Amino acid sequence: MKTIRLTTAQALIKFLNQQYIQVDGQEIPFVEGVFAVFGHGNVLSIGQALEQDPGHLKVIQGKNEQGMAHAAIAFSKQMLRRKIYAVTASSGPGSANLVAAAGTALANNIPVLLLPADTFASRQPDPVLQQVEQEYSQAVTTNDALKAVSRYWDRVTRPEQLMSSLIRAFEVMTDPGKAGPATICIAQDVEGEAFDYDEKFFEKRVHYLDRKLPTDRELKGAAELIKASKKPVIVVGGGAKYSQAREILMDISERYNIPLVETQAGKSTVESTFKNNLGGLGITGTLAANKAARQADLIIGTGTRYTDFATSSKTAFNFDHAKFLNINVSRLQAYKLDAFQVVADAKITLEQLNPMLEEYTSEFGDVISELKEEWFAERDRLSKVTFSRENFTPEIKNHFSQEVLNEYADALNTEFSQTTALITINDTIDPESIIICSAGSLPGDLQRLWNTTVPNTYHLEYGYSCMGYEVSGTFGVKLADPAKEVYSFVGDGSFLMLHSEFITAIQYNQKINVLLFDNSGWGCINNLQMDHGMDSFHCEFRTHDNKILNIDYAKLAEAYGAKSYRANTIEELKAALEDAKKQEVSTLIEMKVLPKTMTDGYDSWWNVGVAEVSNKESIQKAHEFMQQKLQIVKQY
Ligand SMILES: Cc1ncc(C[n+]2csc(CCOP(=O)(O)OP(=O)(O)O)c2C)c(N)n1
Ligand SMILES: O=C1C[C@@H](O)[C@H](O)[C@@H](O)C1=O
Ligand SMILES: [Mg+2]
Repeated sequence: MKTIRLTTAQALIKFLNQQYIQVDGQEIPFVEGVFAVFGHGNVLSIGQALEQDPGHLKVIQGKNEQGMAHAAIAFSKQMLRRKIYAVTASSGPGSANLVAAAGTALANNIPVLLLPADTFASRQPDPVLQQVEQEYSQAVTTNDALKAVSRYWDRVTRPEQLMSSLIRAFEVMTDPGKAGPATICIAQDVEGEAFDYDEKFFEKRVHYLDRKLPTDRELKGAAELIKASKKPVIVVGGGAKYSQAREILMDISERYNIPLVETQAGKSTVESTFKNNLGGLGITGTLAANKAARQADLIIGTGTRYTDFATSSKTAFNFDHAKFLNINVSRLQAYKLDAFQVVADAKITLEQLNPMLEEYTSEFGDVISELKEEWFAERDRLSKVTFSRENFTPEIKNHFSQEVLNEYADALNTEFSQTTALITINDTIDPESIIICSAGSLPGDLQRLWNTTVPNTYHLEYGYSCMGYEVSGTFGVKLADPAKEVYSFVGDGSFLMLHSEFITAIQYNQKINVLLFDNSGWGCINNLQMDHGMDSFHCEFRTHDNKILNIDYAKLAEAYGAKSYRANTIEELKAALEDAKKQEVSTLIEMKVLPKTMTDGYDSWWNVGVAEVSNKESIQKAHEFMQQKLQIVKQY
């Protein structure tokens, strides 16, 4: 056996350089680079290894562990899970900062390699700086918190353990059915210890993303179900996007007159302009998609997890007569809603089903185009919302009095409505641009109103809906597709929570555009509480003496070195967008928008749990309403 003497960290970096992925005959390196926040836990080991010989790996200095991991996740998601960044963090708080990001990767099935340092295997200097000490066990460290949010988790306490640990991690990350975060925690002393590694370990490894084929039984069963249905609907989920099923989805939809409805992850697999694409499904869905889903007697779920947002908490469909056909590479997902299961790749399954449907045509007739037309008229109305100081009725009704709305208009010096701003952006920016979002009221507005004309230009993290992903994620998307303009759609709440990687983007000259919708508060949560009978309680951003907070975000962005704009009218916004496009530096456009001017629900319901007893009649009523809804939901 030929061996090579390396530290554990050097072996890790050498191995990462040799991982390749092969999809549809195309072979590419799987690991693009490493995001790093260095501390005492990793600088002298992984830092040293990268300094000595990074190979082809790019090294990017992050500003916050969660932020840089979000960027890595967004990179992988935009690359359709075919390339990753690794993320190295120092121990203790550095590891803890990774937890929210690991959850984001897990909920969205996105591969990312997390490498937090662990406490000393020798225990000689214990307790080391940042080591939490548990009375019941010395074996527990902050890194154990990552177990709950990792698809694969391991602790390396000897240099030779690294070999089996890495092989397992890459097996998990490159399996479409279970892709997610792989976390390898390496003891701080072990990272720098040397071992005589078998040279074979470092030979080029190719991970094959072969498309999983459906069985004859599955195909026959699926074809029979479709042919027996009158009004089938295809739910386009994230799995359909990763499988690149665009053409076959359009072909099947057109040939058999089957409407497409989209989840947040699936949106832009097929562009909105496709005639049978009815847009978003569920709580944040369009009236068109929700109406079609309710009429459907067969739901064909392609690569969907059926989250509560997609199913309107299991009220979106007529469960009394609708059947389900689930096409998914994950058995866990395929089993949902008592479906007929096809555990296989979406694209290949649809391609093989296509000729088996022969002369089939759904009974939707002209309904699809009628629904679409009706929705376009609604979208058009939302593009022209004009505020007035008297008798103004916002989209979210009966929450704020005219007096309070006027107070916002005065304090923020704006009359801009969120829907109008958003549609203006959609109509102005280059259709090739990629938009990124994850939390707040914007995901709902985007899923309903954003028209895509180019595939894979809509990037929503709505599995975890983690505030802070918006800006960091946009940086990751820019790394994945540097030639495109990328736009972060972010609320003031999310921006305040985390925008650390805005600075990293500026630092590395990776131009991103931040579109900041400032309504001075957690608007969607304020809507949620007031919709369910509460008063406005600690969701508006007000000072100790009840004044509306007015933050100059444009000035802040300027201080970071970005070009910034203030745009509170359609004309100002168009001008800012045009100018931002010409810039080489990152930009931020601050829009002050009025609260309650985001879109409302369209024929959907969200089970959020309401207090069973309360001293407010309005909450008692909300509880009663929830109880009525629970009579008609599917129970599981
Ligand atoms: C990390 C994290 N913490 C808390 C939440 C819960 N949450 C969801 S949206 C939201 C407020 C978002 O406010 P903002 O970004 O201003 O958007 P708006 O609703 O006002 O459009 C909160 C607190 C979350 N999604 N993520
Ligand atoms: O609690 C939430 C409410 C949703 O409206 C929002 O989009 C999401 O970010 C969230 O966490
Ligand atoms: Mg807000």
